[in-house]
Amino acid sequence: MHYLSTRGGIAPIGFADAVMMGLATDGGLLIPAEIPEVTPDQLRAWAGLSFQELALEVMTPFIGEEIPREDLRALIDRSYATFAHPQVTPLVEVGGNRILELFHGPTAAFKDVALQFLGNLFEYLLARSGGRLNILGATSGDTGSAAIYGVRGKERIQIFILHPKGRISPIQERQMTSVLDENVHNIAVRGTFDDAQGIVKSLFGDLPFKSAYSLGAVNSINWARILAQSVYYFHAWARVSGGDPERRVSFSVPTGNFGDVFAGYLAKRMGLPVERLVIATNRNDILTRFVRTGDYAVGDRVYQTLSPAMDIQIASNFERYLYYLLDGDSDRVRALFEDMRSSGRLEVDASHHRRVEADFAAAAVTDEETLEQIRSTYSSSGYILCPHTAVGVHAARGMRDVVCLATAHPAKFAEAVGEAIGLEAAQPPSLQGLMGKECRCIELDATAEAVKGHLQGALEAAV
Ligand SMILES: Cc1ncc(COP(=O)(O)O)c(C=O)c1O
Ligand SMILES: N[C@@H](CCOP(=O)(O)O)C(=O)O
Repeated sequence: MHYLSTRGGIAPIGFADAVMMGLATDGGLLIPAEIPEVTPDQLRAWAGLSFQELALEVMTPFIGEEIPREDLRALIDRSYATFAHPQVTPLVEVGGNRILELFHGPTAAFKDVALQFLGNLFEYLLARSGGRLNILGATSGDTGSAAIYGVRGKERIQIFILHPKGRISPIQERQMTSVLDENVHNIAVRGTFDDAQGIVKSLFGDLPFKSAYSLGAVNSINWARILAQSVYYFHAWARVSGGDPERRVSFSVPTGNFGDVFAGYLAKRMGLPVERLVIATNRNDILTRFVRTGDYAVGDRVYQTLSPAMDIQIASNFERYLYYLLDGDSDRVRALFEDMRSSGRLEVDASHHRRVEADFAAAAVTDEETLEQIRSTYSSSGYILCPHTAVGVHAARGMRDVVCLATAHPAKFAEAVGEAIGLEAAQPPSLQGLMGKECRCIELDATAEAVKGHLQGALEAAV
């Protein structure tokens, strides 16, 4: 399989190079040259597979011969051995809703599903090439800890994670800053997640710097993230349908950076019988407005909400969707992102907008509705939703045959849960005792220059 850029500016590269490149060197996002198709017979056969076996089948066509099958199997097995549930991503029934629990990994959020795998994949590829990697990532709370956990202590890798100071939950912050391994560097930037992500993209766009310092990506700009996340859509569909290819299932996806719902879109394009993908946003509703109007317009500010990991305006993976929506017309994608850069908005025409409406439903959920959803689910079933999951469950009200993605453990968001139901969710062992631990984190202005200077200093000191 070869990989191309959404903006058409790179020669085709293989899977390993795509994983290492992260963001395409022309500023676009990497996508596979073609999307492999799954047949109804495969869907039937895959329905009996474990999560790990399914991951092997779903990922193989995207990787081809670049990683021998037995090596890939070992990578997958090692990555999911740290999950606390034998099914990895179990599907549970809660008061008439189907909840796909994606938070049984070591940092209690869905990011673990891809990032434990990506950490091991980086290690494997670097051991083979003899290279080194300096990861630069941005987080609104969950990617950071999952990525840090995935690479902590690994030889050949340093990781620098930017988080928006004061805009993530106290537990999320501690999950990152209490990791004291020498290869882990936490940076609180004085700004929003969008600022942090903008800095990451701008430093990846500084090609001499990227190449001199071997920068790599853990955010969902990295294709391996999308690929690994698409596996749980297949897994959940199989649990609901029993492998019947005629049975269509919808998914409600709490959405911020558009990576998770894009992984569902990929699964659908591969042939998974998906009825609707629901984009569930909080007050930061740029994606909901896009689905409703065809106009992708950045608002005047990023609102702080009770679902802070989704406090995002500029959704990275939106560019991948746009590429497919425009049938692979990379000139048009590039032109639209030029519009975006100059005016803060881009628009698709009426016929493309109709296709968007066919691909997605969307709803923006307020903090009041989020609290009400946590409350009502708890009072009807005793089950505690995290605020992000509550956004997804609320957005899916009244829908049939829908799976709601539970993206984080409720104990990560004690404040919102406490406000809703007056008690805290019991912490899984991975979150216990964090608040008393020693921490390490530096603070910087939210500028590319400040972060670049810090990285240069830290990496030169490490040589
Ligand atoms: C708990 C949680 N839910 C939902 C999201 C949104 O997912 P995505 O950014 O892939 O749209 C995030 C952050 O990404 C998150 O951390
Ligand atoms: N909510 C995310 C934001 C980054 O998203 P990613 O999927 O692109 O890594 C987070 O928790 O950091």
